[in-house]
Amino acid sequence: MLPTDEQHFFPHKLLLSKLVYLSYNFLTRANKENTTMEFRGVANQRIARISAHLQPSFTPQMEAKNSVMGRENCRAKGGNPGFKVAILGAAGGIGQSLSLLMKMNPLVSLLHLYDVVNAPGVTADVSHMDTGAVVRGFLGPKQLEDALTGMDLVIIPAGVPRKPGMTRDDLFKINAGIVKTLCEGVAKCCPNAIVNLISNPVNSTVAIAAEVFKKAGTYDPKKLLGVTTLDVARANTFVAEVLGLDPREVDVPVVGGHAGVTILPLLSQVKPPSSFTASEIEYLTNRIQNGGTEVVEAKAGAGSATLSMAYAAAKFADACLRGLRGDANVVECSFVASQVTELAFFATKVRLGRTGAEEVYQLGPLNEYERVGLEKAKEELAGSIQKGVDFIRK
Ligand SMILES: NC(=O)c1ccc[n+]([C@@H]2O[C@H](COP(=O)([O-])OP(=O)(O)OC[C@H]3O[C@@H](n4cnc5c(N)ncnc54)[C@H](O)[C@@H]3O)[C@@H](O)[C@H]2O)c1
Ligand SMILES: O=C(O)C[C@H](O)C(=O)O
Repeated sequence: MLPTDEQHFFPHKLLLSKLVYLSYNFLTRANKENTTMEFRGVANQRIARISAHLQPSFTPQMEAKNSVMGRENCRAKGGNPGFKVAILGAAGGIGQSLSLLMKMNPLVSLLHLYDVVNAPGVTADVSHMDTGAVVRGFLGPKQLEDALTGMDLVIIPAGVPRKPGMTRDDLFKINAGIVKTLCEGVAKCCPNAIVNLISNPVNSTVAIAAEVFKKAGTYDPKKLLGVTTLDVARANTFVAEVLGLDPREVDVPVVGGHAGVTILPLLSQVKPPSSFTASEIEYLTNRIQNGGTEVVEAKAGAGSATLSMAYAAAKFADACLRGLRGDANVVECSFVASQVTELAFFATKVRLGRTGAEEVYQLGPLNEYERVGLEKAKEELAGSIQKGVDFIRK
C-alpha cells in the first residue's frame, strides 16, 4: 500500500524541524557572543526567518502578513478536501472548545480563529492537534478581513456573556455593536458564507445581522442562522431523564426564539411519541426555558454555558456543512427568516442544504398549552426583533 501524503512527508518534516531548531539555537548563541554589528545583523535576519518556521503567526514583524505567510506555508498536502470555517470570538469560553471541536471535524479543511485577544495562544494550541484541518489565527480588527476572506461558514460566538441577575437582553448594549462590526466584515469579505450566530441576545442579533447584510446588498435569508441547538440539546436531555431514555434517542422540537418564554419546547411532538402529566409538562417547559439561567447561576459570575454550547454549536455547524456538501435530510431547529408566523424571524425545524436553510418547516399541530406559550413567545419576540432592526436603521 502506498503511504498517505502525511506519512510520506513526515520524516522529511521531522528532519527539517530538527535542523531549523538546531540552527536557531546556534544562531541565537552566536548572536549573543558575537560583537560585530555586521554579523549580528545577518544573524538577526536568519533568526527572524527561522522563527517564522517555529512560530508561523503573530511575531510583530509578521502580524500584518499573517494570513499571507500562512498561505505560503500552507500544508496543502496534509490538508483535507473540505470547507473553510471561521470562528469569530475563538478565544472565548465557547470559542476555545468550539475551535477544538471544529478542528476535529473531518469536513473542515481550513479553520480560521479570530479574536480581539489571545488568538495566537488558542491557534498555536489547537494547531498541534493531528487532525486534517489547517489552522490559522487572526488577532484584532486589522486582521478581520483576512480571517473572513474565502470562508464557507462563519460561526460567531463573540461578545459578553451574562452574569447572575442579568437577562440576555441586558447584553444588547455591548453585543449589538460587536455583531454589527463582524457582520460588516462578512458582507465585505465572504458575502456567500453561511453565518451561524451565537452571540446573545440571539432574538435581536439575528435581526441586526440581517439589516447589516441588507444594507450591504448581500442579504440571503437562507444563509443567516441563529443557533438555538443548545435549547434542543437541553430539551432532549431533560425529557430523556423524565422518560428514562437515552437522550440520543429523544427528539424534541424547540421553536420560537432563544430567551425565556420565547423558548418553546413542543412536548406534544416528542419522538419517540410520549405522554406527560401536567406537572411534568410544567417542570420540563420551565427547566428548558431556564436552562441558560441554571448554568449562569451555577457558574456564579464566571459566565454562562460554554461547554454544552460549544458542543451544540459544533453539532449545528456540522449539520450546516453536511447540508453544504449536499447530504439529504439534514434537519435542525434554528432561528431564521420565516413565514411560519407573522414575525420576520422564528425558530422551527429547517432543512439544511447546499444554499443554507432551504426549507423552513411549519409548526405542526400544537396543544392548548403550547398555543398559549406560542402567543407569549411571539409577543416578546416581536419587541426583540424590532430592537435589532432599529439598532441598524435608526
Ligand atoms: N446562542 C446560544 O445558545 C448561546 C449559548 C451560550 C452563550 N451564548 C452567547 O455567546 C457569547 C459568548 O459567550 P462566551 O461564554 O464564549 O463569552 P466569553 O467572554 O468567554 O468569550 C467571548 C469572546 O468574544 C471575544 N470578543 C469580544 N469582542 C469581540 C470582537 N469585536 N471581535 C471578536 N471577538 C470578540 C472576546 O475577546 C472573548 O474571547 C455571549 O454573548 C453569550 O451570551 C449564546
Ligand atoms: O443563558 C445565557 O445567557 C447563555 C445562553 O443563551 C444559554 O442558553 O445558555
